Amino acid sequence: MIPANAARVVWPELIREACEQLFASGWVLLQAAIPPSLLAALQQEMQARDGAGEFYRAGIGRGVTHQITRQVRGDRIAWLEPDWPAAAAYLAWMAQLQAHLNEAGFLGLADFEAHYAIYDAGSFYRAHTDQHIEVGVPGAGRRIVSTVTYLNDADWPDQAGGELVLYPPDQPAVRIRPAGGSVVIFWSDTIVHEVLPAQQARRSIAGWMRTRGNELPMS
Ligand SMILES: O=C(O)CCC(=O)C(=O)O
Ligand SMILES: [Fe+2]
Repeated sequence: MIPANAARVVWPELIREACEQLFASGWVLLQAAIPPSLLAALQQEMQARDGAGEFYRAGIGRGVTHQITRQVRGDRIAWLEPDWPAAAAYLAWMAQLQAHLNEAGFLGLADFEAHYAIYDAGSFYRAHTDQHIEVGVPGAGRRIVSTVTYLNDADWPDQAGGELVLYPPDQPAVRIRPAGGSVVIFWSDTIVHEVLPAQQARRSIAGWMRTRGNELPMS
């Protein structure tokens, strides 16, 4: 885990450390990593977009009924658009991480897709991995690296639930409080994870770095 004073470390340095930990453990938590001004802009943009009615119930795949989806995940989402100012700043910020991952690990990451997510009180996301192969969608790419940035207050209380639990193979489970400004990065294919029921509104940006085609990265 990279400690809470991380915000004082410049992002490129933080990225280097984060990549090392990701390659070693399959996951990394960066506490208080988002610059406060960017965090505030993202929080405001999310609130405005939600106020404008642009969030909708997340799905889990084609042909799955609404009722089944609700038993798996309860968040409401809005995909980041490059012409939303705070979203654009966030995408630029994450592009630096993606570039470094490509340099350090030859991952061939070509795209980054991300959505704002709101888990209203009582919502959760059952255990899953993030890599699904989109059958019959040529060149759809694969999710390789998952990222989650929390947009809550910095002090998320224990009794508020809503922890992200990671189940890395051959390691004990990891419980992560969704404290505002923290960023979690993990492999999309191997790390099973879940969001425990939140007792209060829980806000985040979930994002995925993808290869362009259906090819797997060199190993
Ligand atoms: O919000 C989180 O902590 C994780 C969300 C997640 O697993 C997903 O959107 O796929
Ligand atoms: Fe996930």
